[in-house]
Amino acid sequence: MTSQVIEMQAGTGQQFGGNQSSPANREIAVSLKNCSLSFGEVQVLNNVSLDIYKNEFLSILGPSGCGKSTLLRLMLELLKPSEGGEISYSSDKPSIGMVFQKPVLMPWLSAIQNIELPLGLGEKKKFTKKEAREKAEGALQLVGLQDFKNHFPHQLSGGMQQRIAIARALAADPAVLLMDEPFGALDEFTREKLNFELLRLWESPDTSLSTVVMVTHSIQESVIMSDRIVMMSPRPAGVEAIIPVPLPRPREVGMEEHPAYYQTVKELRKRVKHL
Ligand SMILES: Nc1ncnc2c1ncn2[C@@H]1O[C@H](COP(=O)(O)OP(=O)(O)OP(=O)(O)O)[C@@H](O)[C@H]1O
Repeated sequence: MTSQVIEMQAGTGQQFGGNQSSPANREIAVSLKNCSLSFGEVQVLNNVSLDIYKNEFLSILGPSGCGKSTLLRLMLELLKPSEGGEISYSSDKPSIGMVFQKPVLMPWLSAIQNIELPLGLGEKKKFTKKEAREKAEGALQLVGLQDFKNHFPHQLSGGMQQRIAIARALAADPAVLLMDEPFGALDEFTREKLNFELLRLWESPDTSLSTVVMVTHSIQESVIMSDRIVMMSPRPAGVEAIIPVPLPRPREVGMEEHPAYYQTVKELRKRVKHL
């Protein structure tokens, strides 16, 4: 299936979402051009081209198994596109953080040790022990878990564990945060709370975070959080459509009442039906 990219924003006069001042002066953070990828005989991605901007919150929606996680792994350079495909980054190559659906914490390490762990890894250690501790403490504070720093994962709720995973990613000061269904395993109440917490962190001047790319299965979550939503087609996946979310920021509880929310959800539902 050849996917046709529909940038609804172009020519519609719709208000551009959230953090951008105007579409014309957006700076690219990550750019994928003609990226295809196969695992053996199975083609997963088909000619994906996508520009992701600085100061943007972008969500990726698509059918199960279409290749959304694979797309994130390409951006993280864990995978390479097949010949002809290209991934480029802003000139000041952004540091990229990653949060997975499951928090993947080391059970024998405390909350703060889990956050410090990746900061001390790698051949070129970026941080001294003291710096790593300071960074980890700062990140714990950002997610409001400073009082739980010596707790072990089994002593924390699912939502708290995921906040530790987010703190772990933020501790390395990423400019771009890739999130693979980060709230998918949480109950509705915790999920909504963490949605708004993440938006607060993204908007906060206390983090270096500029761009968030979030894979989600929830249409509602994608609309309440994003500036744009990328709808992927079934495998081999291409970009089916890019839908802007003309909701004002800051996003708040109760914005589901906004006509733009309702319209965008309706548009996405219609598109999902036709995939
Ligand atoms: N390392 C791998 N080796 C072989 N096949 C793989 C590998 N990783 C992913 N796949 C296959 O690629 C396809 C896309 O997987 P991917 O996890 O990217 O999809 P997804 O859209 O994120 O799925 P879901 O929404 O269910 O999480 C699937 O058919 C999967 O089986």
